[in-house]
Amino acid sequence: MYGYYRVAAAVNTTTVANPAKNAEEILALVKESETKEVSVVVFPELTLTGYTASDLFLNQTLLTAQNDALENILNHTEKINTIIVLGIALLEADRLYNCAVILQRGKILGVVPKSYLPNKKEFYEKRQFVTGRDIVRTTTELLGKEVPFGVDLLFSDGADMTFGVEICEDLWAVTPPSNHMASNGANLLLNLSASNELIGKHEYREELVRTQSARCMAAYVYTSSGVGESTTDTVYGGHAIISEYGTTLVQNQRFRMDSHLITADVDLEKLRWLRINESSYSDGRRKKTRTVKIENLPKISEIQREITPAPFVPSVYTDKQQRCDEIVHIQAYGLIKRMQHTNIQKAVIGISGGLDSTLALLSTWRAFEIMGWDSRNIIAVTMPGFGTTSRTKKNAVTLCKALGTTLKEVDITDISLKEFEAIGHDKDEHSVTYENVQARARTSILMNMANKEGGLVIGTGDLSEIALGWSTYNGDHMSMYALNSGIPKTLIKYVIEYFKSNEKIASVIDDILATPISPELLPHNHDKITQETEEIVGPYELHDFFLYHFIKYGAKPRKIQYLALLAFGDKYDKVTVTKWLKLFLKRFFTQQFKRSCMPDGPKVGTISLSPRADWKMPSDAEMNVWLKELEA
Ligand SMILES: Nc1ncnc2c1ncn2[C@@H]1O[C@H](COP(=O)(O)OP(=O)(O)OC[C@H]2O[C@@H]([n+]3cccc(C(=O)O)c3)[C@H](O)[C@@H]2O)[C@@H](O)[C@H]1O
Ligand SMILES: Nc1ncnc2c1ncn2[C@@H]1O[C@H](COP(=O)(O)OP(=O)(O)OP(=O)(O)O)[C@@H](O)[C@H]1O
Ligand SMILES: NC(=O)CC[C@H](N)C(=O)O
Repeated sequence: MYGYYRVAAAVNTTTVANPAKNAEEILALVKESETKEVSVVVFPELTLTGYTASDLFLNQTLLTAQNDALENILNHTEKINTIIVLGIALLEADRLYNCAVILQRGKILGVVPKSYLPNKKEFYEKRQFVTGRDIVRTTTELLGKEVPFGVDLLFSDGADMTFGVEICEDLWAVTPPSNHMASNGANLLLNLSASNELIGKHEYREELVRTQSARCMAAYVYTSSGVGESTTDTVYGGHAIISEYGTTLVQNQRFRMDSHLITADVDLEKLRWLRINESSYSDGRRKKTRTVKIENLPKISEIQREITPAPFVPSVYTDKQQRCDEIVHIQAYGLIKRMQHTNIQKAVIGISGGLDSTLALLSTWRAFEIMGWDSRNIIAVTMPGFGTTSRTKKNAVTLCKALGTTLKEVDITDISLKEFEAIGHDKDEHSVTYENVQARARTSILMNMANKEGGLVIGTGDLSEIALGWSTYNGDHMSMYALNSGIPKTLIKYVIEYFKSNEKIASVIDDILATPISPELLPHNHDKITQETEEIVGPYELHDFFLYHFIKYGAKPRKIQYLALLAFGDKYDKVTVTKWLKLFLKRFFTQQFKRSCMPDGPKVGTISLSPRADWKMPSDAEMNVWLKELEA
């Protein structure tokens, strides 16, 4: 569904050297997987025999019992679409291989041998097994059938899923086989493991899985032998982990005595589109692989994954102080460099009492603080007009004073009235001309004041406004350095809040955060804001959500719509989400001309709309295919 697949890591209770009993546990977990709409379920290394069977692998009886158990599993899974990945010992050309066997609907789809056999300390696999890297045959005979065999096998459903399999130590190698599997298109990597517990080893293991999923731009399903595998000098804990592109989605509690599964819905479509954007992925060396076609994969009826409604805002587990310091430092040092380079000592900012100019001022102030520059060289200009309310003006003034900036006031009412007269515009016609005259008047004042003072005009527009084109062309759209251009509105709020640690400005910040977002370009009503941005363009939290999925993952509008409904729960219904998503798309396409000539500004997160680097889009592109897709 929308490129999501449910995958499972299974930990079965193991009885070493009793394949029939192990098969019973496996079958129970396979049935559970099928009920849970799992596409692929992965079991630990040498699942049927147990990993620690040791020299018993060199005895024919164990292998015969293993193959009987495998046959039993095939007979009981003829109607099961879930792909089952098990560990078996395979006898091929009088050598023994430690393998993964891939099964579906009672058939063997392929066999993948282990490449790197650990032969150190508590591991002595080379005593029984040989590496699969040297095989020359491309098939093997198993249960009387000729089946694909090799480390070069990938398995694909022809849609979004392509998987490759490696076995335990393979992941610990300098160059894991999953590297080339990923380079060849595998976006789901599976690992059957038998990894014993030593103090702290589970943390290293998780890190290995997580970073491999990041390096390979893939989902990684890892599972290791459970407690029942423990024998002689080693203890196993049954660690299962599912990661996706550098994030651990789920891991189990280790040392459980029962057979159990963990599942996660992985977005394999997203991973494919991320790769398209990554030149080092495109340049990755490819090796020859063979692809086994998979059919009839189970489909999930509903995605069971937490979708964050605020993808730009760090999670509650993130250290807010640290994250905000980082954001503000990126802004501040970008500005410092520009001021040093231009040998300009002053910054000029229009302060409205709204969110954006507040953050621009605070980050400029931080830059001056870092450099030990005098904050009086920040020229803060308040420019009341027809819509300015006493609340926003008072907040602007309070903030500027508390920060020790030089505060100037220029009323734009007369200038705007003169401009209306000059262009023949009726002052009572509150059209876009009425609004833009004011916005351009303010920019003109700021630019001219910067010339007079020898300063740089700091732009305040944020990433969400840039995405929507919610600014006046050559008005607030223009500046000498656009300090907030890399920060979306939902994150602007978060960063402003962190400045509350400065007691002098804590209460004014509270009121700025509580003020409705408004350009205050239309006349106020008895000192009340009449123009609320989010009533006109829609909620910024929705637009930021749309922007994130649209730009970062190249997601289709239908998928964005679905994910938004999941993320926001009951807050917005389908009609509302669709209305604002359509508006987002329309504005995003039609407003590219504003982005094409936007000023320099620091890139803060992975998403930026700078036309010089991150987002090159024609200003004249049609949007119909995107809109139609949503209507279909
Ligand atoms: N593809 C294209 N290539 C080149 N030029 C194009 C164009 N499409 C329109 N244009 C031209 O540009 C004009 C439209 O752009 P523009 O003049 O900016 O005007 P427009 O985008 O229509 O208006 C600005 C909007 O931004 C809002 N605003 C302004 C300032 C601050 C904030 C805020 O909340 O922060 C919001 C304001 O309320 C208003 O609705 C058209 O009239 C046309 O002349
Ligand atoms: N009354 C004002 N005095 C001084 N500058 C203003 C005033 N109104 C707008 N500006 C300038 O124009 C920019 C855009 O105006 P706008 O009101 O849309 O943004 P904002 O108030 O900073 O933040 P938000 O968009 O969140 O309301 C402001 O950031 C500010 O630099
Ligand atoms: N089974 C294996 O390949 C075990 C080796 C691996 N390095 C581990 O200890 O987890």
